[in-house]
Amino acid sequence: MGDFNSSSMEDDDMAAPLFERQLRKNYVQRAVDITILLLMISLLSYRLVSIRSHGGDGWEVKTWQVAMGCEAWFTFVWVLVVSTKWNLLRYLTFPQRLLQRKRELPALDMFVTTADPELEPPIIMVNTVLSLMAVDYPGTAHKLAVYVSDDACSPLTFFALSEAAKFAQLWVPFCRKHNIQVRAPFRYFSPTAERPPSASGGSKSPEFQQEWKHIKNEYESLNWKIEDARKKPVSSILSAGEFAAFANMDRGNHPPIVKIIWENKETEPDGLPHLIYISREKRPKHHHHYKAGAMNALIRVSGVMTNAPFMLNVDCDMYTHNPQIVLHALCLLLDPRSQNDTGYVQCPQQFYDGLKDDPFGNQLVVLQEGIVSIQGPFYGGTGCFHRRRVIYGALPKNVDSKKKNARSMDEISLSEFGSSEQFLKLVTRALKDESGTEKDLPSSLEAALHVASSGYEYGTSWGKKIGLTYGSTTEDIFTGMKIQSKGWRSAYCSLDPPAFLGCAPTGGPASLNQMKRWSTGLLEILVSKSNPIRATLLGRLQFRQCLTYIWVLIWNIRSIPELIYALLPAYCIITNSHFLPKVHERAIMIPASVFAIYNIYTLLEHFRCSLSARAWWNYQQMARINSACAWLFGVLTVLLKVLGISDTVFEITKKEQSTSNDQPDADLGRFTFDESPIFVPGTTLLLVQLAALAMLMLGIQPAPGGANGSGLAEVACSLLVVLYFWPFLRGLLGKGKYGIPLKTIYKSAALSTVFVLFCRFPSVGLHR
Ligand SMILES: O=c1ccn([C@@H]2O[C@H](COP(=O)(O)OP(=O)(O)O[C@H]3O[C@H](CO)[C@@H](O)[C@H](O)[C@H]3O)[C@@H](O)[C@H]2O)c(=O)[nH]1
Ligand SMILES: [Mn+2]
Repeated sequence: MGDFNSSSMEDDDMAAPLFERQLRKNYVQRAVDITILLLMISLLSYRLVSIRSHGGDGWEVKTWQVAMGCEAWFTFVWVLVVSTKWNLLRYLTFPQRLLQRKRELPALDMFVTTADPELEPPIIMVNTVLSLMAVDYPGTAHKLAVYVSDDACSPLTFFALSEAAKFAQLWVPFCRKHNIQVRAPFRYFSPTAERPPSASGGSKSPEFQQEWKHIKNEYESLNWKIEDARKKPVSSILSAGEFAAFANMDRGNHPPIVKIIWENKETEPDGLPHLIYISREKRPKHHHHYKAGAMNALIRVSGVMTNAPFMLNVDCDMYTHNPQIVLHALCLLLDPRSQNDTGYVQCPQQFYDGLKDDPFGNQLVVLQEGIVSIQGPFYGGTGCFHRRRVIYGALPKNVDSKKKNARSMDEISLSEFGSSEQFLKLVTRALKDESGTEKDLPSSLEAALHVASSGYEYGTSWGKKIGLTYGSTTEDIFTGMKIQSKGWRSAYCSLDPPAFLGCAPTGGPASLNQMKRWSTGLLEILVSKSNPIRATLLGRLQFRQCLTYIWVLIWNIRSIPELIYALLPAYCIITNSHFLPKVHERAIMIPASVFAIYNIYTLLEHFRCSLSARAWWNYQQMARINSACAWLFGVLTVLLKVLGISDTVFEITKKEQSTSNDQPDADLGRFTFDESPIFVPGTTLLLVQLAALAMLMLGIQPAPGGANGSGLAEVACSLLVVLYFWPFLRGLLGKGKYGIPLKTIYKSAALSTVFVLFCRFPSVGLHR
């Protein structure tokens, strides 16, 4: 099998570079960021200086202090933001230059993870697989392999893949011949696409049209077969031989299954990539570590079967939208400058059929812009190319090995990889950056089953020093941080058309649950032994990269000051006190201008990413809703874990082929609710504001303590909170899934009554 190693490096050094880094000019942004920071510091100073004069009596001092505490936290977070966004970097890649070099392209193993055929319909996964099998890899497609990990051990998934492999025999040559751009058939044949779309070059020859129709029919029949198989008993969809492997299988308790669905036996350069199905062993007594565990099984199985030096991993819904992606990513990995520098290449997470103006604020366009520069982007779990030896724990060469502690953290012995001799041999090769195996696929099956067994990791360093790291539901960020703490950088590959497109959750429950899982996982990293602070002190994580990690890892802690800050205006109205300067005082200009500048600036940021003002507003709303609901629950979940009461779980997000057509258009982006307690904090917050505003209008506020009653500023803030939680206000009146369930409303009403009583009757609370 072909080898790729870095021997002819000298020729390369002379050649034109495969990529360029471009710093983007962002002086205006920096100036605005610093201005906001200075204003926030002045606000804190003002609070400190005026604490006595504004204090009135004891309790008012407390309000002032509480506000100051929250603002101090926001200022701290802002420092992290400024540092993160200080430099903005762009990468340009030149795949043509890569192809002009007369060297062979390296092998690549591509991983797809799926875990539930109900939440992740097999047809979506199949499309991802087909798009991967059809990527452009001129003359070298036999060095590609696609591995699918199925954590559900579902015969339906296996059946769907077997059928897809047959369809691929038509689909892949068709895409290559006509240079089709969209290589996931469900997108290519979608009702909104051009019909029949022209081949590139615009040819709509009768011959092409005929072929197009034929392939479309075949795809429809594939679709139908998979749909039909859903309704049938397992024994009728699989042949007797195949069925045996899946008969009476319990998804949480079964032996490993590895099946070669398609093998490119002739090693035809323009043949189809290998396609391999894996369902790793699961036993109740062994924790399976969710996606991280699945990935580690994939890494080992591919390690014995094909042992490619590079690996790509995608979620089952993330199809490749740009057939040139592998070439672009390899530019970033193969350039002589990156061999000992770039550990992985991450593509942005982008989504198909995004709803207009991003009503759930989860397309994350603006967020991803900023995190690229210092030591490189985070590993985002999908759309990421890894170097195998880096995942095996290798250090960049020439790394500063003076750090004593770092050295002990770095050392890995071969025995830590487990007990499979065949695998260990190949690990040694991979660590030397050599690739390939001596055996063909079928003869490596036995070893593959061995490394896919649930007990394999017992007593090894998998999940700790090797492979994806366990212990966080955001295993991706955790693993990327570990790689960077060895001194590796990462690179960002943002293409047009986008490299990968996936499915963003829609609706309130799915969006909030995803946010909750992310924020839980992030905080889990912070409280773990391998947190970024340690990685900076003992390892090689750069200081500013550490700040960037801390910024995201403490996301959900902000829910607490934010919640308190959002309660303050209501509290002040109810008690007729104040937490902001009076409107006639000059000092009001400080918070007012922070607010104005921040909002204008984020609005312009959205415009720069070609997003609408509406999208900006939706994002602001969702940021507040996420914070009050999802992040707050994230903090609680981690708290329960730290106290040893319950462990965190990875709840899978439901994937849809496209935004469903069964609801009327007007309701497409409308916020939805379910019975989950996650909606209680948001509803309570809203009810509290409404109660406060009602008391104001009815004129039943108490007399102010001193001359410092609540004023316009408090009322404006309270109204603002109501605007941010507008989707909840609609939810109070809405019906069905658009309405907040009565149970949630009762709970929230009870909580807000307690809050109002606490404010009004000081003896109940700490008041005076
Ligand atoms: O036990 C499990 C659970 C999940 N998955 C797979 O993990 C992927 C991501 O799950 P999803 O429900 O789509 O989560 P998202 O929040 O959309 O995923 C983002 O965030 C995750 C971390 O929280 C990362 O793992 C993902 O790569 C990243 O795309 C999917 O392919 C699943 O099939 C498994 O293989 N086994
Ligand atoms: Mn997903």
